[in-house]
Amino acid sequence: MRRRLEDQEFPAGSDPPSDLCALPELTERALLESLRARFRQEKIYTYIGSILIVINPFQFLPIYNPKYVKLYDNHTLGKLEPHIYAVADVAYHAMLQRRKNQCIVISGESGSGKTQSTNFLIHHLTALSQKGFASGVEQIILGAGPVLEAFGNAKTAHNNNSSRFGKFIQVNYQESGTVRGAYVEKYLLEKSRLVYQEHNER
Ligand SMILES: Nc1ncnc2c1ncn2[C@@H]1O[C@H](COP(=O)(O)OP(=O)(O)OP(=O)(O)O)[C@@H](O)[C@H]1O
Repeated sequence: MRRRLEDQEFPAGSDPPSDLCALPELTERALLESLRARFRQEKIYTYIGSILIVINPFQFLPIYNPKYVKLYDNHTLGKLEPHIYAVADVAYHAMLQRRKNQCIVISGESGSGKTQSTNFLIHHLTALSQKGFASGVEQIILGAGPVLEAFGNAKTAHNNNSSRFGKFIQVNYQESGTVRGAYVEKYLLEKSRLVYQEHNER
């Protein structure tokens, strides 16, 4: 079996599955090989069932424009290439259909792209609700970010603009599905940074 997996390294040109549940073997090696092969093709998003894995590309990719907002509007998860917009879309439509609150948890190590992913999610959630593109509400919600960052972000060894606090963002909708506003709650601010930082931090 081990031999088979070693042979299975994805050569350039072959396509690993977009949902890792489709792998014949769910070993750490097979998972990492698949993610690496997809990343080489600039596919930073991969599903494991309904979980979305993101690998930070540290470069701009042209996959967040209005064309993509439209593409991922009201589709079934897994029908299209994995994308952060797909996750936002599923949550939005599940909320409308089931009339129940939806929750998306974003986690990862420092510098992995959590803040950036949050911004993409909010962008898509508000764009869906406006049935168009960027709206005033989106700008107001995203505009709160830099203000909070001015108080709670700092340079660390892993990230020049690292959030030193957690955020719980609640986006509120009217029954029609239009965004009404948002509420941001901060938690676990790293207060110790005020009096002590490592030599390459601030
Ligand atoms: N999808 C993406 N496309 C392009 N660049 C990205 C993407 N996600 C993250 N980045 C880059 O990685 C940097 C770090 O990302 P971000 O600040 O979102 O990480 P984080 O997980 O919130 O970090 P921390 O936990 O330290 O706050 C960003 O400033 C951006 O340059």
